[in-house]
This record gives sequence, C-alpha cells and structure tokens, in this order.
Amino acid sequence: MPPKSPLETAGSGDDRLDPVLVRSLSEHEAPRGPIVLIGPMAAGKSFLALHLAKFHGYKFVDADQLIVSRHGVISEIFETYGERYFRDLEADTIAEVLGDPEYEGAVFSVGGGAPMTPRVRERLAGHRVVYLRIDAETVAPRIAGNTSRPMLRPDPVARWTEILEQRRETYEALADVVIDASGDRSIADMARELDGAVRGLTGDR
Ligand SMILES: Nc1ncnc2c1ncn2[C@@H]1O[C@H](COP(=O)(O)OP(=O)(O)OP(=O)(O)O)[C@@H](O)[C@H]1O
Ligand SMILES: O=C(O)C1=C[C@@H](O)[C@@H](O)[C@H](O)C1
Ligand SMILES: [Mg+2]
Repeated sequence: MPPKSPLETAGSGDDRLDPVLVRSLSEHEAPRGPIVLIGPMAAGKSFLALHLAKFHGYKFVDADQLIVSRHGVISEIFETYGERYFRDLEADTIAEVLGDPEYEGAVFSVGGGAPMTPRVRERLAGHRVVYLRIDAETVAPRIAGNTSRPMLRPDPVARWTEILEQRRETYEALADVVIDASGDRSIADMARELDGAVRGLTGDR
C-alpha cells in the first residue's frame, strides 16, 4: 500500500501514529523550526495557534503580537511609516523567530500578508507550513466592524475578498498542509487535525 499523505493521516482517528513513538522518532531528526500558520486575515491563525498551545502542549508565538509588543499598534505603524516599513519589520521578526532554537516545534502564526514578501517566502523554505483556508462568508461577521486591520479599509469584506484573490496562489504554493476553517468549524476540531497532520509530516521532506 502506498504511504499515506499527511492530510490522510490527519483525520484518520484510530490509525493515527502513536504520539510517544513519533516524539521519540523526531528527536533524531534535524531541527526544522516552528510550524508556521499562514492564511488570510481573520481566518483564525492566532486563535488556532493559541488553542494548540493550551490544549496540545505546543509553544506559541505570533508575529503580529511580537511586533505590537516591540513597536506598537499595527494600524499606527501603517499610518506613521507606511506599509513598506511594516513589511520590513514583519520580515525581520519572522526571520528572527524561525532562526531561534527556543521556538523549535512551536506553532508560529504570521500575519496574513507576510507570505507576500519575497524575503519571507525564501525564509520559509524547508519549514513546515500550514495554510488555514477560509471563505468570505465565514469571515464576514468577524471583520465587518474592523478597525484594527489597516489593509481592510474602507470596506472590510470587499477588501478581504480582493486581497485573498491576490494571495491565494501564494498560500497554496507554500502549504505543506491545508486546514479548512470554513463554516465555523470548531477550533478544537481544527487543532486535532493540525496536530495529526504535523505528526504525519515527521520524516517528510
Ligand atoms: N473557528 C472559529 N470559530 C469561531 N470564531 C473564530 C474561529 N476562529 C477564529 N475566530 C475568531 O475570529 C477572529 C479572528 O481570529 P484571529 O485573530 O485568530 O485571526 P488571524 O487569522 O490571526 O487574523 P490576522 O491575520 O489578522 O492576524 C477572532 O475574534 C477569533 O476569536
Ligand atoms: O493581511 C495583512 O496584510 C495583515 C494582516 C494582519 O495580521 C497584520 O499583520 C496586518 O494588519 C496586515
Ligand atoms: Mg493573527
């Protein structure tokens, strides 16, 4: 029988790999850095990463949160210095986390626009990348009253849809694993799928 793909392994219940065995196998592998969560604005990347930290024992790190803690509110960075400046800060922050052994095996959520920066894409090569895919209908109530995401002004749902069209191919090309977040799937369900898929990636690539 051909080996299962990570996606098949992810939701397969009974035949999932034994966690203890996978952990001990992975100890012998070269470090591969954090697991990187990509996807459009408000897909739930930060929410999912936090859930994985709370309930599945992963370390959690979020690029936007690091930027805010060091440089202040994102909308103000955009207003004062412009998008280009923010993208440089974002790329520097991501490179720093990817290179930090403290975050080996952590879940790392990055901002929706991060994969569009060529330097970020290059830096992601060889890392495990999970794309959180979602449709506009599911996201609409989350962003309708948006004030904090400068890219979504002035019409959040229309801008979100337009931006996803520009980014979709890039997200798909980078993804090792795709998790579907459409239809308000429960975060616990997605977390279990991601955890299973990541275990399936052990020894991959
Ligand atoms: N599965 C879900 N069910 C219900 N609400 C959710 C779900 N996922 C995310 N949300 C809610 O949607 C909002 C956006 O989620 P989150 O901030 O995690 O998005 P994000 O992908 O990190 O976006 P950004 O790229 O802007 O950082 C949050 O208020 C969160 O509570
Ligand atoms: O998709 C984007 O371009 C952005 C997403 C957010 O996470 C922030 O990184 C910022 O608001 C830009
Ligand atoms: Mg986020």
